[in-house]
Amino acid sequence: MTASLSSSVYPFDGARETLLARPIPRVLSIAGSDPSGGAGIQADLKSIAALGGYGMAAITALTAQNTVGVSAVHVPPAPFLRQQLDAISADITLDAVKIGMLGDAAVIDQVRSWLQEVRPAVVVLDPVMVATSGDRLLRESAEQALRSLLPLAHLITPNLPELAMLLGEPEAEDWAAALDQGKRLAAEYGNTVLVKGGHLPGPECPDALVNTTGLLSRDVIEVSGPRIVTPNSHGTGCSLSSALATVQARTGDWEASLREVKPWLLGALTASEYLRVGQGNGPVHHFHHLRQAASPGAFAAKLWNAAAPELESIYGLEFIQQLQSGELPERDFNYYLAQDAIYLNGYSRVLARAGALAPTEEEQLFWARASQQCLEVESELHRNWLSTRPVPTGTGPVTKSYVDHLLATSASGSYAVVLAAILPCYWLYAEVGQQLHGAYVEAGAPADHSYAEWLKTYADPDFAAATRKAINLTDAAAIAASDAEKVAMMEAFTQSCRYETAFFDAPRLFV
Ligand SMILES: Nc1ncnc2c1ncn2[C@@H]1O[C@H](COP(=O)(O)OP(=O)(O)O)[C@@H](O)[C@H]1O
Ligand SMILES: Cc1ncc(COP(=O)(O)OP(=O)(O)O)c(N)n1
Repeated sequence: MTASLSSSVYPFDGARETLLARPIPRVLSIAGSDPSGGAGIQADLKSIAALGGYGMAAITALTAQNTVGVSAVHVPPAPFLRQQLDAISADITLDAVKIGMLGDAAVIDQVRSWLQEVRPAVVVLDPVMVATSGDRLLRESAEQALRSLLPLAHLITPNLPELAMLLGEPEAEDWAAALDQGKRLAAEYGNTVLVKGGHLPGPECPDALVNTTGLLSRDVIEVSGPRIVTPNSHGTGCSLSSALATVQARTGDWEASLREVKPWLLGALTASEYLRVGQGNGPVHHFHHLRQAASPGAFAAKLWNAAAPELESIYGLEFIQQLQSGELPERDFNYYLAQDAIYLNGYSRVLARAGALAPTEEEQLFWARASQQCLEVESELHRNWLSTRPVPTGTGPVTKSYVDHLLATSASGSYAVVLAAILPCYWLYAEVGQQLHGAYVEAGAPADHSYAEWLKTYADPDFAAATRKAINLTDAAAIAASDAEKVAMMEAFTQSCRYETAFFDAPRLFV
């Protein structure tokens, strides 16, 4: 009893797998290749992956095309396509199949006989005939053969010229006429038709699922959407049909699938401007929803925005202005140095903790070295700066709070959160140091400046390089972090930024 239970609860277990929803549907695209990557199998594979599926591709035809047009089409021998299809279906259970460009009647015949044998659970047919550029992707002589494929599809996704051609009628000129044609095509072949509004003018761009056999909750399910003003719509039909096949394999519900896919496609059209691919009708951005998370530097930029007001406050502090002009009372400077030495000791422990949590040996080494260098700077402070000055002993309240915050974060936070807490000490210090050193050099590096020796320490290129590395490591950790972790990172970072300001202001308050 125990043994059979434990084997049957595993979701991908043998015979039970067809009864359970597929979390990662296995989706085959039978389509032509677009080497520019915006349409055809390239768009299909991206769309399938973007919607969470595992994509496969059997290539029907090779096109030479870009965003401007199609310059050549090569259709390999149709029996070889059959070999591709047989190789896949002999080994892999297909949760959905999407069919796109077929090229000619011989290819269509092979696909039809394979479909009749394999009977995939979900078949979406995009009856590709002519590209938006006006170039033919299906021989005119193959149009009748294409009609013979329609009864084998569960969903047909023609654009308006294709819908008209399949019915042998003129193209619909408005949405009502398009829906009417969709109903007649669905009734003729007993399946569901997706009527698409892409080829009509106006501010709205609706799509509608049409089925007159009672398969849907209503004969026509319209999903509205705005028309995105963009020159980039290359491959929208391919992307939509393969995305629908993928989501349908997961949900088993056409309406739910269209409601999930339509906003994704709108996002892909909207974000297409970031791609800058080609000079004509460019591709859509299939992975727009991953853009923020995966884009290197994006989280660091957010952190920087959060730090900006704090940096402003630091530059406004009397301590910083007097340090820059050389008018800072010596007792304030001494207090600052003494607190810095205490702080560095605590900070070194937190850096060591980052090393302990680091996911790679390289990062471990970076933080371990940083921890050691921190102790070296601390002893340098004692040896060269503090030994000859009357300095107050004891930990000041700001130093105590800042170190407590860092230690608490390092005790309970993840690697990413610890890095976010550590970063302001690098980043703000490096920025302030650069500003102070720059102003000192601009003033002609006066040798009689009371803090000339100290200001020169700010020009250390190794510290600047270490700061850049710390920023990059924090940014990379954010890319891998969960949403909750990112929130915790931002909190830890902004808290440390506040302490950086308070640290520079502490001599004014506590001396
Ligand atoms: N400018 C646009 N704004 C919003 N959606 C669009 C736009 N152009 C096309 N679509 C959508 O892209 C999909 C493909 O539509 P369509 O252009 O009609 O087909 P095809 O790409 O096969 O010619 C549909 O979901 C349609 O609503
Ligand atoms: C190889 C290949 N297949 C299909 C198309 C047509 O793409 P589609 O998404 O229908 O629309 P447009 O890109 O023509 O707007 C293609 N161009 N190439």
